[in-house]
Amino acid sequence: MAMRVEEITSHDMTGTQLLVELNNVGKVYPNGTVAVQNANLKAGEGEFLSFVGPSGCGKSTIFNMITGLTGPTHGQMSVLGTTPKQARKHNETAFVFQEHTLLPWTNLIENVTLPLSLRGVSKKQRYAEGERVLELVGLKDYIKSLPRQLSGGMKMRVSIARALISRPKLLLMDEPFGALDEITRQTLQDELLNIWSKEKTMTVLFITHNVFEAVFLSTRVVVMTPRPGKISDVIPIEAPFPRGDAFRSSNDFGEYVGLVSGCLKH
Ligand SMILES: Nc1ncnc2c1ncn2[C@@H]1O[C@H](COP(=O)(O)OP(=O)(O)OP(=O)(O)O)[C@@H](O)[C@H]1O
Repeated sequence: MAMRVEEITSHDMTGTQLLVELNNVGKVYPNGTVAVQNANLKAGEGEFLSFVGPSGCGKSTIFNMITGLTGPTHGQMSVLGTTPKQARKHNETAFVFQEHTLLPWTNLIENVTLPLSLRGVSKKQRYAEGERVLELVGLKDYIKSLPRQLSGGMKMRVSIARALISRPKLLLMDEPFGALDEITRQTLQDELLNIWSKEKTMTVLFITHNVFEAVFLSTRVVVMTPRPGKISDVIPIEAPFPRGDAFRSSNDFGEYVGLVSGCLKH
């Protein structure tokens, strides 16, 4: 397999719906910190993009701009054909953090359907959707359980289920598996790819410090430089899906990990 690093601005999106576009995007915080500089990126429908880079290089800042939580100070951004804020208002983007942020006093079905309760959706419809997403993450038998009765990996699955409840077109995940042990982490990687393949058109943007994880999950890996963060390389991972342990132990996998690690160092 020929491995390559892509020209960042030239990714061919012909025939795919463009979901996220960053044109020379920059972010300078009010205290003068230049967090992101001249970031250019296009993400299409159904892609899985992982972002890797040293701590403080602006990965979370890029995600916060894509979700409209903070605005860019330079350049233009478009998310689902509109502004990031509008896309969030239409419930087309969803976010999963490393911390599970579940309500401790209420059960799983209430936790995952919270976004629908806030929108006034009927209980019957909420529960039908809640069961759908809990089944997707393999927790249908735990509907009435409380978060404290679950392991760390299970809590993360609940967070993913809650993010999926609104059927988002764009799912952003900021180091979701960083606090998990290696075996649980690999299981959740497998499950996430399963969910992503079922949802078909959902695009996932994923931050990780783990190069192995980035290569395993992604259609492309986005490499960032130390602060001020720039997108230095984009590496297509051209291994077929579904992926599993055979890919993890393949020569191609090792070569991709080497390629991404090399880009991180230069
Ligand atoms: N609200 C803020 N005000 C000022 N500076 C900020 C703010 N948020 C982040 N920064 C700074 O911007 C830079 C980029 O931060 P960001 O959290 O985006 O990086 P990151 O790549 O996600 O880091 P990590 O991998 O450690 O999570 C850092 O130097 C950080 O200290």
